[in-house]
Amino acid sequence: ATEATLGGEITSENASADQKIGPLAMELTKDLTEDIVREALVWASLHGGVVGDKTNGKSGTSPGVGMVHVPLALLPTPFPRQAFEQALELATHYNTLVDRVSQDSHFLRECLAHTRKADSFTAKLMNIYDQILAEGIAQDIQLGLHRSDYMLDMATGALLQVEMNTISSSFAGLGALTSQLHKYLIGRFGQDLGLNVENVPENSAANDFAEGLGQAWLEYGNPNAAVLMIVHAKETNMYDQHWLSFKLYEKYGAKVFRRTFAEVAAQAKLDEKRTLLIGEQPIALVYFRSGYSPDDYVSDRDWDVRLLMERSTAVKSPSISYHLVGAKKIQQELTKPGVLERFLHDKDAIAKVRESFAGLWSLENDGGDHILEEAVAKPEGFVLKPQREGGGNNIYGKDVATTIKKLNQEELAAYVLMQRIFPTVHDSYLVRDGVCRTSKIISELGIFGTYLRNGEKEILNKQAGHLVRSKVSDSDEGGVAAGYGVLDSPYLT
Ligand SMILES: Nc1ncnc2c1ncn2[C@@H]1O[C@H](COP(=O)(O)OP(=O)(O)O)[C@@H](O)[C@H]1O
Ligand SMILES: N[C@H](CCC(=O)N[C@@H](CS)C(=O)NCCC(=O)O)C(=O)O
Ligand SMILES: [Mg+2]
Repeated sequence: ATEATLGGEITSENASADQKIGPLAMELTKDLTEDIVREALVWASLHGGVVGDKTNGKSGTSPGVGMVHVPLALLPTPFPRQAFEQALELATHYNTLVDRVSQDSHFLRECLAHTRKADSFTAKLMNIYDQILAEGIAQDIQLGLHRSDYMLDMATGALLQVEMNTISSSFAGLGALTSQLHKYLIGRFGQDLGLNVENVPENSAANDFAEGLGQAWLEYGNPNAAVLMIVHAKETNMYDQHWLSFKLYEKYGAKVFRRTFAEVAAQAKLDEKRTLLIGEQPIALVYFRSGYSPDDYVSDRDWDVRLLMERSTAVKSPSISYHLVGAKKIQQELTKPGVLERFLHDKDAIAKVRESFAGLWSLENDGGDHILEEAVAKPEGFVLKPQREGGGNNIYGKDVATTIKKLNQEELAAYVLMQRIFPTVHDSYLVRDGVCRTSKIISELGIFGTYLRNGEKEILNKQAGHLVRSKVSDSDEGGVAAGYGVLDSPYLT
């Protein structure tokens, strides 16, 4: 985003008495804005609303060194109550859908057959999947810690799913904190702002993700076993992860070991019962906060250790099958007529899930719907997506047309074409590195879901809190970590 779109800094010159903070349409003076920003930053610092400060070389490795407050929207962003409740209601249906699809190897192989030929990352994941199925999975406890992301399409008012994350779903920790922060600010400045605290919904995401981890650890049944969190060597978002580890220990007494793929490769082995051992420490549960991007696998050694962990009796969150279900190709295949009916049986649930689908198309054998021609003619109405997670990978605008024209038939199998969603633009104040700027933003609502099943026994299937990420409205790709997005919360209207 250019400086211009981030709006000017609030200074004595440019702020005027009738400065409107658009989103909640109330009057804000410069003095009041400064008071709110100060309280926000103090509260965030006192309550662990922090991320690594990239200007400090040690921030990604040493806890307690080089922290800065989490990039924030100063106040919550308006969101229609009906759409919010619709998103909440979808959570258990999407949890069930992921679990059912994960058990249908025929469907997964059929959908990813061409993609694995065109995309080496998908191919490597599928190779692990094939080996695990051939050998017989060692652990039938499945833990899903998902986040289903939505945007509200301004033109139609439709709540449309952007994607389903089944691996490394971030910000359960910091998202819950942002709701608490906004409630604090409205409680303190409510009168001046003309806002009500109860319009900012309670947010249980951190507690609910800790519950999912804790229940899976209990279900594994060995109190001496630990939880292994797979992390990046340098991690800007480590405190979001630590929130979960701390709550897990506080509520269940389970200890978390943080290791990179390289460290696991050096320290891990399986005993004769395929128990995963880190040194002599048995592991009950592997929780991935890395491994979702090809960049996370520096060499085949990392792929070997992914397979080793997958073969073990430790619960994996996600298992390789849950990981595959989160592929954008699967998201696109699920929108085909009659496919949902293979996995969900409740007519109402099917209708509600189908209603949340944005337009999604395969690029292969143009199914006669001439969608490729339309995408080349009107590229700004589409997003072209490779099979990648972690942000920064999508193709927008004219590049959609040029890419479609450049790729051959097989290469096109590595992408999906998606309807571009245009949410309402709101005015907001974004606070980053202590500086508050007015900005025009669009927001994305994430609903967390926790799902735990042991064989035939379904133990947890919950809507597990929420997250709002807002970004400057003219930036294609958001991403808090990427430096465009901020953490926000919904103000139900
Ligand atoms: N259909 C879409 N319409 C508008 N923006 C989109 C759409 N799909 C993705 N985006 C934007 O791109 C970002 C990343 O896309 P996403 O599918 O979530 O990929 P990733 O798995 O890398 O997060 C989203 O957070 C959103 O800001
Ligand atoms: N640093 C890693 C980041 C892990 C990660 O990128 N997760 C994806 C889903 S795969 C995601 O949830 N993206 C939304 C966060 C954003 O907007 O920046 C972590 O926190 O463990
Ligand atoms: Mg995403």
